[in-house]
Amino acid sequence: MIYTLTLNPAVDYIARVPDFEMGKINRSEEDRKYPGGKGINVSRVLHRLGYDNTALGFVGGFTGRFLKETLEEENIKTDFVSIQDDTRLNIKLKTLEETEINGKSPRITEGNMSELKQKFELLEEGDTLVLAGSLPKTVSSDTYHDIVRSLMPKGIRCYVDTNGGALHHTLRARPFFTKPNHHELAELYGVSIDSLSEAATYGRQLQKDYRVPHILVSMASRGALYIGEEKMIHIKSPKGTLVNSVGAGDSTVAGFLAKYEETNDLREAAVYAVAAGSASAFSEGFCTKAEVDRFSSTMRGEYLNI
Ligand SMILES: Nc1ncnc2c1ncn2[C@@H]1O[C@H](COP(=O)(O)OP(=O)(O)OP(=O)(O)O)[C@@H](O)[C@H]1O
Ligand SMILES: O=P(O)(O)OC[C@@]1(O)O[C@H](CO)[C@@H](O)[C@@H]1O
Repeated sequence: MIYTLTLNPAVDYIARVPDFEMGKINRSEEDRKYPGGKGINVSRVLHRLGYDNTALGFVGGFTGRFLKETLEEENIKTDFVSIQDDTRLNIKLKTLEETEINGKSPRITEGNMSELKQKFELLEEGDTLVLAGSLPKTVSSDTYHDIVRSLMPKGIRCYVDTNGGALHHTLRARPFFTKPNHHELAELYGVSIDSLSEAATYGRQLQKDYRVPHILVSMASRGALYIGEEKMIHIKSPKGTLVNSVGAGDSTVAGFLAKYEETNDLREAAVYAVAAGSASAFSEGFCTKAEVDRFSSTMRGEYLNI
């Protein structure tokens, strides 16, 4: 069984305001509301790719109700812990560029956290848990680390996608897979990464330092670099027009997981990951399975010297 964990989900409010002017009343040409947060997006994309899964995390208030009901309408299973505060609202403003305001996280109490921990008792050997997104302010930065450390020895594969201090702490618990984008990888080492060869250098360093078996460094329009214990593969993005990059990275994680579950083949999984990320980046919402299959059938992935 596959589970996703979003400790800090959101309702994403996406507003298209092409002629946006700071300090003026602007009216959106088009706006949409989606259930959001990285693990929630992974759940939605996995479902589209044909993988049944259960979304875990904290939800509260009117935004939390919207989030849960929308997932249930899409036939995605949920097992959330209810909290007192409203789930945050994240604003994604589409002008000539994309600007984001991610809302302040709600308060998570110790009681909420112990209720969540009880849910992990349901996970069994062979299950997968995707831990994705930021941590709410009121939880310890070791939270993901502690979850990963308690589950991996039970044969539960943990996939992690987070950033900053939480990423560093979580990697110390040696999850099965992680997907930093090249900015997050650069931040981890206090450097800047502008080229594929720099991404390869620091991706390999990350593997040496944390011994995480599967690392996928995503690089937006430049695709992604897979770094495993024995191989390094560059997968170029297919060509297309960027429509909405929100959730492209989450689609990448879902794509890798879906294909790896099906084939156990790392190259195929890495190719499918990039196909899913790009298909989502080229869509208003998320990718469809048909698009991901079509893109991946034309892509290969080039082995690099490790
Ligand atoms: N402009 C683009 N053109 C083609 N593919 C893209 C583009 N932007 C993103 N992608 C696809 O999405 C994947 C993930 O993108 P990115 O590296 O920006 O991750 P991310 O920063 O985690 O994404 P986000 O936070 O926007 O969800 C890339 O590996 C690529 O496949
Ligand atoms: O604030 P976080 O948890 O880092 O990121 C949250 C978020 O920006 O990530 C998703 C896209 O990846 C969005 O659905 C959501 O709004």
